[in-house]
Amino acid sequence: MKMLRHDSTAKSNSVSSKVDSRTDDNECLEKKEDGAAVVVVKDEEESTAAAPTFPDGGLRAWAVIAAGFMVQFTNFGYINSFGVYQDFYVREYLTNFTPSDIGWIGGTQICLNFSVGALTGRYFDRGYCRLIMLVSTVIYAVSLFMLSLSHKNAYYQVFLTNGVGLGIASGMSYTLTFAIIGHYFSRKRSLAVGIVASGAAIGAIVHPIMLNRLINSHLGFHTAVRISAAMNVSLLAIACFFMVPRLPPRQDKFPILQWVREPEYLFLLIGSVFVFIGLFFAAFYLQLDAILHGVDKNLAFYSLSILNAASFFGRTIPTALAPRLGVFNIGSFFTTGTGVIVFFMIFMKDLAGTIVFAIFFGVFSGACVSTTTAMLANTAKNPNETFALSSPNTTMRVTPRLRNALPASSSTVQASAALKERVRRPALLKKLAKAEDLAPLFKNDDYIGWSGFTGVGYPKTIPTAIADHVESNNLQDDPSTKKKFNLFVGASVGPEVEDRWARLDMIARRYPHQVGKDIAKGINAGRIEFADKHLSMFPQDLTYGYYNLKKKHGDPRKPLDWAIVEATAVTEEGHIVPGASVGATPEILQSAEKIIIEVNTRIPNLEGLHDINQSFVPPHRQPYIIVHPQDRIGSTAIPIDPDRVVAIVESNKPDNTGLNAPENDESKAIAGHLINFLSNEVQAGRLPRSLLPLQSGIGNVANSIIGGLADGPFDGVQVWTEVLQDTFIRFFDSGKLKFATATSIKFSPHGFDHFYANWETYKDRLLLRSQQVANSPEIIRRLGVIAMNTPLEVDIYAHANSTNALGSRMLNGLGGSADFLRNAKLSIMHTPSARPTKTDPTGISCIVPFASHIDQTEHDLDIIVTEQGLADLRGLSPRERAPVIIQNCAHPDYKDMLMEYYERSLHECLKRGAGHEPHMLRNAFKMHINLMENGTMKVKNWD
Ligand SMILES: CC(=O)SCCNC(=O)CCNC(=O)[C@H](O)C(C)(C)COP(=O)(O)OP(=O)(O)OC[C@H]1O[C@@H](n2cnc3c(N)ncnc32)[C@H](O)[C@@H]1OP(=O)(O)O
Repeated sequence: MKMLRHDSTAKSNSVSSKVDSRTDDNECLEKKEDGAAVVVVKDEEESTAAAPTFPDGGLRAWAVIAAGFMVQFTNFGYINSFGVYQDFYVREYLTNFTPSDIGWIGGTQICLNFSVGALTGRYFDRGYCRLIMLVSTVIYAVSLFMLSLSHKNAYYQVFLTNGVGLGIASGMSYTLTFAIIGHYFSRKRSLAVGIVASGAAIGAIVHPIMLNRLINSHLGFHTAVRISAAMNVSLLAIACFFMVPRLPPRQDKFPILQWVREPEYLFLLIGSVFVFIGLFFAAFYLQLDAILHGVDKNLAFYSLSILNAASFFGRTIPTALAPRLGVFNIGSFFTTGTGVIVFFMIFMKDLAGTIVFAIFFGVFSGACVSTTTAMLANTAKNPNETFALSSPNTTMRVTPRLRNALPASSSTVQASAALKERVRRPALLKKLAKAEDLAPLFKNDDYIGWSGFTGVGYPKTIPTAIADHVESNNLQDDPSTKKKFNLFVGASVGPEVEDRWARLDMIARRYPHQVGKDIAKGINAGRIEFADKHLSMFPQDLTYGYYNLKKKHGDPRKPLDWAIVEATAVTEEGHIVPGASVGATPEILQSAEKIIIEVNTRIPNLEGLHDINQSFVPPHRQPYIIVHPQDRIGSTAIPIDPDRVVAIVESNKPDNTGLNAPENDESKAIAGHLINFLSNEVQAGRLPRSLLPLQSGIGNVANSIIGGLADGPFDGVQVWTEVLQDTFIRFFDSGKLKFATATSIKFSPHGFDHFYANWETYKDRLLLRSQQVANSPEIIRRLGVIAMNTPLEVDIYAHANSTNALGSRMLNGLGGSADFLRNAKLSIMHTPSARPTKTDPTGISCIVPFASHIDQTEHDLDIIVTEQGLADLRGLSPRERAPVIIQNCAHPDYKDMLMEYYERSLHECLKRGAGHEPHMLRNAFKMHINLMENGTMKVKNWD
């Protein structure tokens, strides 16, 4: 495949052709100490071995999860039971010491549990998993057995064993249990993490009951500790056996300085430290406090288990609500709430008070644990810094920022040689990720913008991965996991993504144009909120914030949460070179909080093909100074803020354009009438010999007209349109098309092959612009465009319906038809005179008494043309128009019927002195009703 690349200078079209090869995939990207990306050629075997695929199940993978569960049960679960020890030490074992002295034991233990992981996580990455597990188990065993040998009031013995020893041992293995999941699971990662994390929750319920029962039985403290040590060490030994990493070791950097330079992350981190300092106070002192207040010991022993069980709900429910209510709102509420509730411990004086406090504190503190980590994750600029710990069924539904310890999948994603060539800003290559790892990041109700226009230049890999994620995890079956997104695209995209999202009921709202059976079905069935908007206005309305008025989450200044855009290259500045469409991509990028770029290395680098200008909102809007179709006013790439790019994904999927609707006799006849009309206009001196810039809509009639012009009498023709279809190639090849500009090239696959193969002959005669410019009323009017589009039906006074069959079934949407028809010098609508139904080959008349929905008004249209003939409406009054339209354009099966309608309407209305645009309202939709009831518009009479 040829690589097409223009100079980035405007108007310069120097092309460097280069064979785009994927054979050097055995090169991989490594990061230098200074952060620059360098290419290292690895041998094929090594490169294949490094390519990560995830088993996502199987005996070995689930054994790892079982091992992780056991580790969490014995370490964090056990630490959460320290309140039992605190109570026993204060009242019986360390009686020479204050409760505060004893509190240091638990405090040290928990501090080490969380902090040691920062170190062991790095060594895990370097391949020392089993060694760390082994050492951790030995330290755990020594510490707990030594505790069982400690003496009463020997504070240092208890501190070293229960505080330091157990803390280090737990901390060493805590992080590994999560990190190792990334070696085995991708799609089911959230489930796996949830299972592992639930080990801690269950441990926190089981251990307090067990310890209390044993310590306070005839066995006493030392034997109780030995029994719990025997159980825990056995579980850890089994876990050691199964905790085997799968992926090769990595030597990642630990960019802590970079993180502390991010103020939002830094402040949140500092805040989180304070949260965690206060969080375990109640858990440590609850049991002791209850007993000191006279609560029956046998009941008080359950207080900690109640707290931990309540914490389970606190960890799951608030984080499940976070996508709707906002993680920061929820986080602030529960953090503040925990702080307030802890003061109520002062009033805890009996059993009822203890239980109520345990439940409230459990729920609120559990929510604190999960939302704090989720909030940290939300500050991640790069999803590689996050790791989903989400499961609807288990203890945690968070995405903590475990930056160092977790195998960030991107670092194992290798950039192909083609990608390295396309992405010329090396820093962005560090954000290389896999689509399936990004998929879980998209939350219900997210506002998402895609690049693309008429099935070209849209993102393919990530939308597919999101659909795969939703489908394979059965997310749509359960209202609590269901994902529906608000989707904004310049126009339509390929059915394999848009129709699939619609089939999976993943689209809540869609603007402003679509094409596809399933999405239309969703709209017409009431599942999808769709609003049709002039394509020139959609991007500006997006930047005005009109579409996010109901959005309650995320950055209020950004209408979209995400922009997912396809690029064929990224420049040194990080600017995006689109594919074969521009559409609303500049405004979508401008409007999004987070950007993901799909760099398509299969499609040639189309740098130089585009003329991109940024959008300014009033009162800063500027005129588009374009007086010829070939005028350039912008740059060759879309500027973006590289800091908002959260990931880059390599894609090699083609645009799914399918075949263009073929020309047929009917469309050729329409084209013939139009060419005659245009020739007459030239002869009459109302048009130059080269005509004026042409706009041509979608569908076979439009395609056919352009094909007809290729064989027609006009030379040096220019085109100012939205979409170029296949027959434009013929028009170019005929030598009669001088220059064409559009917002999208929608050739068939065969058409694209021909186009790219002959790029040299086309490149100086073509330009792609944003839809805001391509459809700009200002430019269309200035250039005197000749606009030609297809309606569903036109009425006898020249109101046209482009969108809603029988007044209510949405087809594709208005598209840009009205942008052009309202402002063109010549506004032409072309349609077959009749369409078939199941029972009648001419069952639908496209000329009707009254259009059942109106998109283009009588004030816009100049010419109506069908295969029957052409109606020139310029300068005609409504009463003059009706007979011309009926006689020249209606199908013979309907001519008399329509004339009778018109004449009877005229008669009736003139009689009442209301005859400007005559109608019999009782009969205005009789043909439509007959179609619904009898499958044909042929009515028997007008009585
Ligand atoms: C991206 C852009 O905007 S490019 C700029 C131009 N854009 C536009 O003009 C957008 C609006 N126009 C369009 O979408 C198309 O031109 C259309 C849909 C109006 C016509 O396209 P065609 O390919 O000629 O339509 P087609 O013959 O396939 O008919 C579409 C459906 O509508 C039905 N239909 C067509 N006319 C009528 C009618 N008058 N009454 C009832 N149903 C009708 C057809 O039976 C068919 O039904 P089906 O989907 O169940 O088979």
